Amino acid sequence: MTDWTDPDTFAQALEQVDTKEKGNCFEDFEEGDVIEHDPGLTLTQFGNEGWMSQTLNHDPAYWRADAAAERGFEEPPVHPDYLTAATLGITVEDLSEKGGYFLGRTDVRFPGTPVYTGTELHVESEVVNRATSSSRPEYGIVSWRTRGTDAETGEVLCSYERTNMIPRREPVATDGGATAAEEDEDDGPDLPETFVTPEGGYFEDFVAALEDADDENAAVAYRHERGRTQDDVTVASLPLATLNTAKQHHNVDVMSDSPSGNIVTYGDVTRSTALGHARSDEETWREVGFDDESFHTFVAVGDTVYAFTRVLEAEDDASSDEAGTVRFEHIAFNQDDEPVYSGTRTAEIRKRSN
Ligand SMILES: C/C(=C\C(=O)SCCNC(=O)CCNC(=O)[C@H](O)C(C)(C)COP(=O)(O)OP(=O)(O)OC[C@H]1O[C@@H](n2cnc3c(N)ncnc32)[C@H](O)[C@@H]1OP(=O)(O)O)C(=O)O
Repeated sequence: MTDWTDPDTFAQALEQVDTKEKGNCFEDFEEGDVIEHDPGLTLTQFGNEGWMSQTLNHDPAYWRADAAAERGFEEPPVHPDYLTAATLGITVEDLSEKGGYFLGRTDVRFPGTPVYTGTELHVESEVVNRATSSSRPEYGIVSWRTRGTDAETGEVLCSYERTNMIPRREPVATDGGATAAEEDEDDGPDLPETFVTPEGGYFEDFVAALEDADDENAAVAYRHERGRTQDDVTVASLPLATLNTAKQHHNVDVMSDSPSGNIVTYGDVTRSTALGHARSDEETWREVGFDDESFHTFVAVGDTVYAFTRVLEAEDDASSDEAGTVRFEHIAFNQDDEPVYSGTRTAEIRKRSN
């Protein structure tokens, strides 16, 4: 009788059987397709606190009832970064499990926030664009508009447009894209002479710093001291906790033969960690939205995520008299000072006077 566990027999069996594949290739997406993501996910206190603690998002309003009440929340709400990551995590099985990389995202908004734990998320995505990659023949580039709604009320809680590199079934001929040398043909960095750091983290501090910078060739820009070295929890556990099945985060065997050569941190973990560092130096009131997010290079176990902030503008037009609106550019960078993520963020920042 055949012993199927005999190593030679088993190796031959593995070679001859079909693999039941997971995920979709570039060719499977058509513009206008709407995909409803199953199974959905209930936003739990455990998931929320796990996410916030590991990404150093320690704003007390998301941890303590008294601090939540003081900020106008009924109870500590679900953190917008966890909500965003969970809304994306659920989609991976249908959209990107085949193995593409998360390149960027824009128009991230939270029309239904605050959201409280116990809310069941229902998520669906529409294919809004698919394009050939001119530099990587084995990939295409697909964008989807995704909406995460409260499964009970239908209210939209989080929405965004995201772009991934998605493997093709068949590579196509490309023009090879622009070479790095061609792209670098500029006149070098064009930075201001002076960098202004706000004195504190209140709205008035950002306004004052922008006024100071306005008088000279200056920018309001600074780095945050904290760093977070990536480990098994941030690279594999946090994405799995959002039902993100991307092999990039948990299958070292497959990823050894990929552009990154290793498992990499979920983009939402990198970005939330950098935002956590930035928020630790400000008095956040509410998150409004994020735009023009890009993931520039891989982050892997052992890499350390730091953050840099540039303050772009400040307006006294927030939803509450207690705060003003500030637009930031945040750049996450690694231990070699390479940018790994960048994006703009609009947030309401508490006023000192109240
Ligand atoms: C979720 C989830 C997965 C993840 O979270 S993966 C972790 C987060 N993402 C990353 O770590 C990726 C970091 N990026 C890179 O390492 C490089 O961008 C990459 C993927 C190696 C590609 O590098 P290349 O140097 O080959 O090329 P480019 O960066 O210039 O980009 C390739 C093409 O994509 C176009 N593109 C880039 N960013 C965007 C964007 N934000 N929106 C639209 N298109 C973008 C770029 O123009 C290039 O196009 P070509 O036609 O010139 O090829 C999950 O599974 O979902």
